[in-house]
Amino acid sequence: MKFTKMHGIGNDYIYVNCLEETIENPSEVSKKISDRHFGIGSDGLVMILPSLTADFTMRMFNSDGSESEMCGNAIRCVGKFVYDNKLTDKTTISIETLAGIKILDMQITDNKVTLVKVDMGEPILSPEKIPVVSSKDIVISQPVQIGSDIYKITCVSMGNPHAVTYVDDVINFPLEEVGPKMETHNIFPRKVNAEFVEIIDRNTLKMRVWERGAGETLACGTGACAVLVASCLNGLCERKAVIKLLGGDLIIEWNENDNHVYMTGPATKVFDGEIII
Ligand SMILES: N[C@@H](CCC[C@H](N)C(=O)O)C(=O)O
Repeated sequence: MKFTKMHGIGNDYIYVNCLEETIENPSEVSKKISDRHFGIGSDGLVMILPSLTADFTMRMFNSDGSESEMCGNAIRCVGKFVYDNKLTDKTTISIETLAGIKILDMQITDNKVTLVKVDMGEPILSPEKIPVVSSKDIVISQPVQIGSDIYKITCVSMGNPHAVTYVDDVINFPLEEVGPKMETHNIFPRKVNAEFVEIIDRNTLKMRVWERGAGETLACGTGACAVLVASCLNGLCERKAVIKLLGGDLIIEWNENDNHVYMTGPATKVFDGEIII
């Protein structure tokens, strides 16, 4: 199987052109190739497929083999993959995902995509659609008990579920301990991606993420979008802000006019390879 390893600010996936390659069991393949000791090493697998309704389809699998509806860092890399490999000559393309069709605007330097702005669509706030168990119409600062501690979560779906919590010192926060307990808490019927955020100022937020199905990663694009929306809902930031993640920065805007969230960030190729699966 031919593949390309790419990353979006350190959130790395193995990308396969499934217009040419066939993957019989993507869940198993994702687990195998993601292994950082016995595989290629990645946060998961991304398949690029044809679409009847958009220019391409993206399917994304976490390193534990579970499929996610959407991946913000991966979709920017898919844009770079299809443009740089001349599968399209358009700089604005549509990509079908399990969370709907997303539109990408790609910035080109020396015939290669460097920066991608993605229309991530409208954030979903209703608890039953996220999904999260709650008696409220919107989950803002809802207390959740983990061990003897109470965490106040704000929940947003960007097609996939996120729970955002504010902390004083995100770098020293015990993510390895709290992250998996939040991910699998019984109020989340389909588990959750858990973001922990330190407010730097009204235009700058610093976050770490414990991803559903992958553990701590260096960045999460949908997570950064969820953090911006959650922070607006909590009155903590402006509608446009820089989100600082371990692997780099994303610019996220929640547009007042169309209610859509826009994510801008880089996409980077690491290397091409071939593996027997
Ligand atoms: N890293 C991603 C999100 C990947 C999927 C997530 N772990 C889930 O299961 O929903 C991003 O950049 O958005």
